[in-house]
Formats: sequence, C-alpha cells, structure tokens
Amino acid sequence: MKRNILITGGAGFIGSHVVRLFVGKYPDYRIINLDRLTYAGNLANLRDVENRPNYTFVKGDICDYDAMRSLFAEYDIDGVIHLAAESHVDRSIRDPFTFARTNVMGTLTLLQAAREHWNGAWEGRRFHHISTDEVYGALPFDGTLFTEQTRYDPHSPYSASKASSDHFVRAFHDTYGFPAVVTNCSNNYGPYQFPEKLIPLFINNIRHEKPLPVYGRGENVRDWLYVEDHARAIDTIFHRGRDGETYNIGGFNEWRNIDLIRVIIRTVDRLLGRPEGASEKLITYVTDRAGHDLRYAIDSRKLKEELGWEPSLQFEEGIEKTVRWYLANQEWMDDITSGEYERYYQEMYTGR
Ligand SMILES: Cc1cn([C@H]2C[C@H](O)[C@@H](COP(=O)(O)OP(=O)(O)O[C@H]3O[C@H](CO)[C@@H](O)[C@H](O)[C@H]3O)O2)c(=O)[nH]c1=O
Repeated sequence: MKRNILITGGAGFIGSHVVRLFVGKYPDYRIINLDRLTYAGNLANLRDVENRPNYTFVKGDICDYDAMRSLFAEYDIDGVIHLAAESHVDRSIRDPFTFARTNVMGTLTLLQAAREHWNGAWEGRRFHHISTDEVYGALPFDGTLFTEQTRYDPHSPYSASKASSDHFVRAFHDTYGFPAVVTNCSNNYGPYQFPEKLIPLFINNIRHEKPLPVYGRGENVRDWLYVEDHARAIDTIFHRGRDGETYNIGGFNEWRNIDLIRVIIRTVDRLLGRPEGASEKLITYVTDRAGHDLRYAIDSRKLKEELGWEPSLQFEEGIEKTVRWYLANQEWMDDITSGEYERYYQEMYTGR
C-alpha cells in the first residue's frame, strides 16, 4: 500500500532510528522527515538513507502553522509519527519557555494542520504521538510500575510540557474523533544519541578521561530500552494500535544510575585496553538535579499482550553494541561536541 508518512524530528536520536526502519522496511511508503535541525538534530545520523528514493528531508519548524498546512497539502500526508521535541530535562530547568513552545505549541500546531487536512475523513489516517514515562512522575523503591492508568504527575518543565502535549492529543481524539494514538516510553540508549544524555556523555568522557558527573548519590533508577526496540514498537503501534489508546513501552530493565555507570566504565575500559576499573577514579558526585525523580519503571504488558511486541535485545548485549559504536564513530562525536556544545558543557558542569 502506498502511504505518505510524516516523521517529525527524524534527524534526532530516536527519530533517525524510526526513519531508517520505515525507509528500509516500507519501500512503497514515502517518508518525509521534517526537522528544524536544532542542536540535537543531525543529518549525519541519516547518511545511509539520505539517497533512498522513498525518503525526503524537509527543514522546518512544527510551530509554523502556515508551513505545516502547506506541508500536509504538498505531500498529502496520511500518517504522522511525531517525535520532534525538546527532550533534555536539565535544559528544561534552565529554559522552560523553549520546552513549552516546541513541545506544547508545536504539537498543537501539527494536530491542527493534520485535522484541517484530513477534514473529518479519519479512515486510513493516523497521528502517532511519541511521549515519555516521565509524565507519570516518580515511583518509590517498592517494585510498583507505571501502567497506562497511572495518573499524570509531571515534575520537571520537560515532563510538564510532554504531559500537556499528550493531553492535547487525547483532547483532539475525544473532541473531534481525531485518529490518534499515544505512546510513553522509558529511557532509550544506542547509537546517535546526543552526548548530553547520561550514556553517550559518560562514554565520551571516559574516553577523554574527563570527570563523570553523577547527580546526587547516583541512586536514582531508570528503565533502559535499546533504541531499535523502541523503533520496532512504534512500527507495531503505528500500524496495529487502536485509536484513542495509550501504550507504554519499556524494557523491564531497571538500573540504579551508579550501577549502570560502573557497567559503562568496565565496558569502555575493556574495549580501550585499559586496566579493569581504571576509570572509576573519574566518578565525581555533583549537586543533584533539581526535582530529580527517584525512580521510573514501566509496565509494557498491554503492548505485549495486545500487539505481541517485546524487547529483543538483552541489556548486556545492547550496552556492548552501544559502547563499540561510540568508540568506532569518534568523528561523529567530535563533530557535535565542538563549538556550541563546549560552551553548554562548561556552563552545565563547571562548579556544579
Ligand atoms: C546527564 C546526566 C544524568 N544523570 C542522571 C539523571 C538521571 O537520573 C539519569 C539519566 O539522565 P538523562 O540521560 O538526562 O535522562 P532522563 O533525565 O532520565 O530522561 C531521558 O529519559 C526520558 C524517558 O524516561 C526521556 O523522556 C527524556 O527525553 C530523556 O532525556 O542519569 C547524571 O547522574 N549525570 C549526568 O551528567
């Protein structure tokens, strides 16, 4: 079947994996990647697909209503996978306006453009909104999990903006019958992640023997999922999920930050031929993140039971692959860690 699918934020970390999967797996689909190319958007993430005949890149801003209307008309878009977002919690603490603009107004703008273009003919159309488990707030260390019924309780400006965007998507479904689905995923890791996030930041710092800034006492817990498994879940839900539903996506793979950091240190040291534990000395406990959520853990049984998806990669294998990728792609890392990044890094971590 021929389809015209708009993927927003396709030059970002998760977006680039979704674009790669769809371009390769669905030669009959036309994949339009819309990205504003902010600091985190990088066309180098898509070098291997940029010349494929079913792939088109468009530089643009999801907040630009006229541009979005023209885009829907020009490509006669019938499906949207919306990943474009500001995603880094620490940045949201310093600059909440940007998060409200992109994540809330950007999502609303896209919803309106899609609603206008589809004009009530919902059959065969779909708006898949990609969100986060952070909207659910924080869990204690008691084994409980976020389910699709968990009440929203966001704490950071980032998660507040994502929660708001999720509410707009559901409001469009409930008010207009708009064909939307929402997914909330846990922490992703893998190739092409911007090195402000824990795993690529620490791999790069270990390589350069720079301090590893552990927030607080390193006791916060996150659930980690390999990014290609997330992309497969999106493929499954985009095609077979039910309108108006929410699906949680997670790895059933909880790690305390400090334990995860030790695994990364061991893996990088081994692959660089350094003595075991040599880089442990780089661990530096720093001031905690304001409002730092203690624990995220997600129950993705609904997705497994209804649609048969489950993570395919064991964490040990995923981390090994990820570390190897960053060490083998130092040029990619060097390109994005020059200029503006260096200023951000200094501001963020000097004297923290
Ligand atoms: C960057 C950094 C992070 N941390 C801690 C904070 C968190 O407890 C944990 C992971 O941090 P981050 O990599 O920033 O990810 P986190 O805040 O959990 O949020 C991620 O995961 C979310 C899904 O849970 C996504 O919605 C977000 O977009 C994504 O950024 O490591 C440190 O201890 N030191 C650091 O330098």
